[in-house]
Amino acid sequence: MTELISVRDHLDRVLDTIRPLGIYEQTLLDACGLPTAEDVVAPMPLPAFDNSAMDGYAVNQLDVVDASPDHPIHLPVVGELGAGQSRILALSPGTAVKIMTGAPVPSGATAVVPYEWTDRGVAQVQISKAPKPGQHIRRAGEDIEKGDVLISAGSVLGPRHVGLLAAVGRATISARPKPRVVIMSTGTELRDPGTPLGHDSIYDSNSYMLAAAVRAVGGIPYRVGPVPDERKVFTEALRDQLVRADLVVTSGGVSEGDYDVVKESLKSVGHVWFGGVAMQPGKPQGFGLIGDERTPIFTLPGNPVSSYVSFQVFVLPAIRKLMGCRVLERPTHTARLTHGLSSPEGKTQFVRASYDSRTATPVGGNGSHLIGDLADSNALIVVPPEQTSLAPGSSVEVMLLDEEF
Ligand SMILES: Nc1nc2c(c(=O)[nH]1)N[C@H]1C(S)=C(S)[C@@H](COP(=O)(O)OP(=O)(O)OC[C@H]3O[C@@H](n4cnc5c(N)ncnc54)[C@H](O)[C@@H]3O)O[C@H]1N2
Ligand code: MOO
Repeated sequence: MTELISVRDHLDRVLDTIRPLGIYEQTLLDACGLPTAEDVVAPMPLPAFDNSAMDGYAVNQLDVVDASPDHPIHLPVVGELGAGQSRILALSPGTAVKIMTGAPVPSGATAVVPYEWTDRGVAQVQISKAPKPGQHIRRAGEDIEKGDVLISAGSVLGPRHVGLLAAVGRATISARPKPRVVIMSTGTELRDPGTPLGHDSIYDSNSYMLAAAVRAVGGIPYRVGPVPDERKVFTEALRDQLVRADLVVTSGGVSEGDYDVVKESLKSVGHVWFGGVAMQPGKPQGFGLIGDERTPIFTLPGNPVSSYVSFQVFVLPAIRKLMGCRVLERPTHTARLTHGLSSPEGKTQFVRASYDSRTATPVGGNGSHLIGDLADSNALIVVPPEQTSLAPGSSVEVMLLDEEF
């Protein structure tokens, strides 16, 4: 029997081989969800200028310091400023200027009196409450100062970062593109959902599941319909797909079966390692580089749970490396096991589980075909190779499958 390679060694080999994609300028919306490839420095302060936080009157605060309901103060209104208007640059003492939220505060104005504290007068305003010095003025640079580092290279851009970048006038940002991942299921028994099923065929669930998983981690999936176990058809389909692939993921055809064409076919296309990884599920694996562009390819086992677990353990870190993420592997968290479990010696076992409030409950059996149980799980308990049994209440490490990181 050939020796199994450890999960760590296989993953290290994968990550040593994968190179991040090239960097280019992208529009903010295209870059959302991607790590930035630059430190973003504020080119301007925010707010850019002192402006009003309220609709009301800009005043010199000293002119109205004694205002009260019993002793209101009256000031002439000498003008009006809406947002986007700066035609009044200075306020003379003893006067007021009507000002709207966001409008630039004229020099000499040291507070804004909201409409609610006034009679809303047009030519003259009656003020019955005194603002504190500076009240309702949003100061230039109080949020962001010019030169502040807004986002450091490697941080993943989310909607709030996109908002900040737009606020300081950035239209584009340098980032690596979303990796394009071609997903190919192999198996003569496979049919596309929505088409009739023979008594000996099954629906292709892997390509949909893997494509959805690619999308969930920020890649662009290109799902190829099921490819039969015929060497020529598989090789041609793969060649056709290579033009649009930063990464290829196949499922099926990598174990010992008489019709396992993936292994056989890839020998002529590039350099792909095939072998066993000491894990369950997901033992039969393949990884290498194919075609003129030396495109990385994963050949995942066909059993649906094996395929999915292999994606989480190997493909996801590879996609994140292509994207230029800082953290590549899905983090694990410590949880308390609600039920005991046993595990094969010498293999890392990934046990489907339901995780809630730091407790993990194994879900269903070990069979790699049990996709119903997989769908009921939101975590994988990672049992190391040397651990063969775990008692209820044990502390375990779990990957949370829907966690963003
Ligand atoms: N003699 C041996 N047989 C098997 C071994 C072994 O070591 N020696 N390993 C087993 C393990 S472990 C796994 S995992 C599977 C992997 O097999 P393949 O990658 O060659 O996959 P297939 O044989 O093509 O399919 C396995 C199973 O999964 C179903 N399948 C395949 N593709 C899909 C899909 N896209 N959607 C849904 N289901 C799919 C397929 O119908 C089979 O039932 O090999 C074991 N055998
Ligand atoms: O390794 Mo297979 O992936 O157990 O079912």
